[in-house]
Amino acid sequence: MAKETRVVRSVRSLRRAIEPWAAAGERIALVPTMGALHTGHLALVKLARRKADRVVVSIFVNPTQFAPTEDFSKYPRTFRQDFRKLEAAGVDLVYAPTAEEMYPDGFATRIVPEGAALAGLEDAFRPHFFGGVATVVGKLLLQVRPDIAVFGEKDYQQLKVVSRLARDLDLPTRIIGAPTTREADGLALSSRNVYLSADERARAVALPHALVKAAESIAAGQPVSRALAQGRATLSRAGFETDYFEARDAETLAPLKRGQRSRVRLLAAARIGATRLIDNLAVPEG
Ligand SMILES: Nc1ncnc2c1ncn2[C@@H]1O[C@H](COP(=O)(O)OP(=O)(O)OP(=O)(O)O)[C@@H](O)[C@H]1O
Ligand SMILES: CC(C)(CO)[C@@H](O)C(=O)[O-]
Ligand code: BAL
Repeated sequence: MAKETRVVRSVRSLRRAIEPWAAAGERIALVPTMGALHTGHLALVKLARRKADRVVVSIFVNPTQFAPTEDFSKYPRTFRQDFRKLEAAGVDLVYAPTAEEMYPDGFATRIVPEGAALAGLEDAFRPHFFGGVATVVGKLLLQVRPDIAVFGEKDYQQLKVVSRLARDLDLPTRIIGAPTTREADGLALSSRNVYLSADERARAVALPHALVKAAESIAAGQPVSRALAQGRATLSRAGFETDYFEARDAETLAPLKRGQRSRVRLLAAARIGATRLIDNLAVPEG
């Protein structure tokens, strides 16, 4: 018989559901999400299932990582469909806390990440973002106390910030990165892709194309600055406003050292119409 997928909405019922698993020595995986689930999220779930006995998926559109000008209120909320997908994927528990459960009256403590969080990139354009992410992910990891937690490489800087957070706060959870799932034409799956009009969706493919082209040029020995300038020009021709299109050290996210050709990661964020997309790619090494 297929096992049941349960939904809990409070820390108390979460703990009650998880305790027997932990007591039986079962390995628990957490996949944090904001819902509006797509195949990219389900790939994270699949990876979690391979590595653990029990999989918990959290769904929480976290208000503290959105600036007042951003899309918190219009962010897609599709709980019914999400639940069905997670049930079909064999998830044990869906943790969908309310905002009051996560941030009760009097809530007054935040985790303030440094390191990768201060590397510019997303932080330069969304200065509120990593503080909100670190605080909510810290809470989720302490609430679920999973053995592993899976995050997507699509949000590469976020993956670095979360890995550092778990190490710095001595959390017993191993953070695992999962490769980016893409559409057939290369566009990274993202919940925000639903905002794109048909015309914008057709032009959005310029983002992965510009990254692939720049990565190939750098691997072939072209100066990094020229490859990046060509990438930005490609985006501009497709009608994107580029926030950043940069090459960084893949581990630390520090700017590249002079002549650095190994451990290079390209990271980009660009706006097409009202939609902001991010993506990144490793530069292949010879
Ligand atoms: N295409 C993808 N491939 C791999 N992981 C992904 C992909 N899209 C999202 N994820 C990961 O899923 C987790 C939850 O992300 P989230 O719910 O914000 O979805 P999203 O599609 O990134 O949404 P958004 O459009 O808000 O950025 C994060 O760890 C994120 O990196
Ligand atoms: C990690 C996360 C679930 C925290 O709200 C969110 O930033 C996301 O979905 O990537
Ligand atoms: N996928 C990261 C969450 C956000 O952009 O708000």
